[in-house]
Amino acid sequence: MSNTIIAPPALAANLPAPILSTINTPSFIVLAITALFLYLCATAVYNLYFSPIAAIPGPWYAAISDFWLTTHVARLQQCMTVQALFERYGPVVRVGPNKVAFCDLTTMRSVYCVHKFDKSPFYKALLTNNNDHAMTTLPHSEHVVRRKAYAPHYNLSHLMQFQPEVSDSVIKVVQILESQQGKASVSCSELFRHLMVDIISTTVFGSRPGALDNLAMGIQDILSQAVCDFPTRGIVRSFIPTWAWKLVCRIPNDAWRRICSSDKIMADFVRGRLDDTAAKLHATPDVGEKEERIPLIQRMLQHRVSGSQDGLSVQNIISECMGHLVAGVDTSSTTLSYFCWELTRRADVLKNLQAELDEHMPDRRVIPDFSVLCKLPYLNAFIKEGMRVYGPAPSLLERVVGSTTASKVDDSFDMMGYALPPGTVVATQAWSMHRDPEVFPSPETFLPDRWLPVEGVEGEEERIARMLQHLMPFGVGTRQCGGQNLAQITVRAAIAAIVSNFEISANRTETNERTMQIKDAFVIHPATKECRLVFTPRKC
Ligand code: HEM
Repeated sequence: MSNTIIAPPALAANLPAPILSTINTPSFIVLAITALFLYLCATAVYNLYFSPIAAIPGPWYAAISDFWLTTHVARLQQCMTVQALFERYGPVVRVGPNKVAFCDLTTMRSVYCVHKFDKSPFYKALLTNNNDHAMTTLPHSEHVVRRKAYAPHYNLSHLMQFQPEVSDSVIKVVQILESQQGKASVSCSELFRHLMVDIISTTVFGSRPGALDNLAMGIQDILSQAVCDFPTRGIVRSFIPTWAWKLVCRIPNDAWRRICSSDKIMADFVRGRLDDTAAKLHATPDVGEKEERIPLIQRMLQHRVSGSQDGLSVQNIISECMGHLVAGVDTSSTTLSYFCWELTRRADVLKNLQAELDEHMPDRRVIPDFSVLCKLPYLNAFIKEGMRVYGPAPSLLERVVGSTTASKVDDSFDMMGYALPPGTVVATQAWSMHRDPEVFPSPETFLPDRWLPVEGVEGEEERIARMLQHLMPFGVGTRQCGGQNLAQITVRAAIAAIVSNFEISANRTETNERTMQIKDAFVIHPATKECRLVFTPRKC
């Protein structure tokens, strides 16, 4: 078979005879590979020596391509890898051709609070129902509109109205644990996920879907499963082109099909709640005006964009509510799992918590009001330390340097003496801010007492204030966690109830330092994605 390229007649007529005869398939491939190689070399040389951010310290292999960092993302080790770079190169590190990570308080405030740079396209992997919600809306100006619609729902005074239901759900958890009588281990990941689905649904939709009841009866809870599957779907979806996605979803495997349909299962569930709420509002149009507590979905249906009579679209309401389920369930349940795990290793901390709660929670079945819980010094110290070490979203929070908010001299943003041009991706990560040894001595040690002022020692207030400035488990600035008040209420109530009622231990063959090793996929999880612990009822 001849290797000669057959050129179209018109083109062939114009090509000189020697060229036609010399271009054959093998030499064309060599030519293409050479061109590609030269292009890659030229790009690498440009990134290393001529890029506007070439002066920023960092490993050369991170500067020439995103490939190196991506391998660590795939290994679920990005946080630790970036931390290692800070330890080696200092507080500003180039982690990609166009990406700079920093670990510095002043810069953190400048990026997230003062300049309020837009989010990077990374967040698009978290779209729900193929649509934006507050977390995935990249431009700051568009985000403001979305945030206005949901933020009042999470005001502490409004959330306090939901305390009875939060307590009810937490007591259900206590009953489920009690039914085991400390004889068998319990999957914390599963238990707390169901707890969070019930609690978030109560405040978002106005009713509990019964996730914990299903779990207690051994019935698979479809909504909890869908919330659990959603992140896996998001990761896979972001690697597969849109045209191929429908085909990939047809792969005949039950678990796989369940993962693919997690987005639709959640969207259908929310759609059902939306229709119910709309019908209720239609039947009694003035409902809500006199009510003290309004479910988020109703608030969003009644919301009017400022300066107009326009409401939010059905699609936006569905995506927003789904976004809150996705943002709140995994984060809070992972937090509770790691908190309980830590208590299996620290009998001293468990004893301190129990002593404090025994005093303020005389009836172990009645959870004190949040206003009481948030005044318990040791419980609060424990939760702060837990959020420092096990904050469930400790990853790079990426922003893009904008051209309008840059310094007056030129268009670049001054980051600790380095000029970053518009378009540069900048980020810090809670993982590193929480492990600065100058702010948190012995950062790897779990030490609730570091949050308690030592009486008679000078400078204690400043020391604790400095730690608080560095503590950012919920992010920072205008894009920080919208549901953090709900998370704070829930985590306090759950820890208070569990610690008052149970001793916690681990069967080391199934749960140990290796299985609980932290993996980060934006939200962290244990290496085995499982945290089985034993809860033995306390003696009176
Ligand atoms: C321990 C529990 C939680 C932690 C540590 C946490 C942490 C975070 C973080 C780090 C962000 C992203 C900030 C950024 O991208 O810059 C975020 C965003 C968000 N979280 Fe949470 N979260 C928790 C629980 C919740 C809960 C319970 C809800 C609601 C039910 C919630 C709703 C949201 C929303 C709506 C956003 C997007 C905020 C916006 O851009 O307007 N989160 N959260």
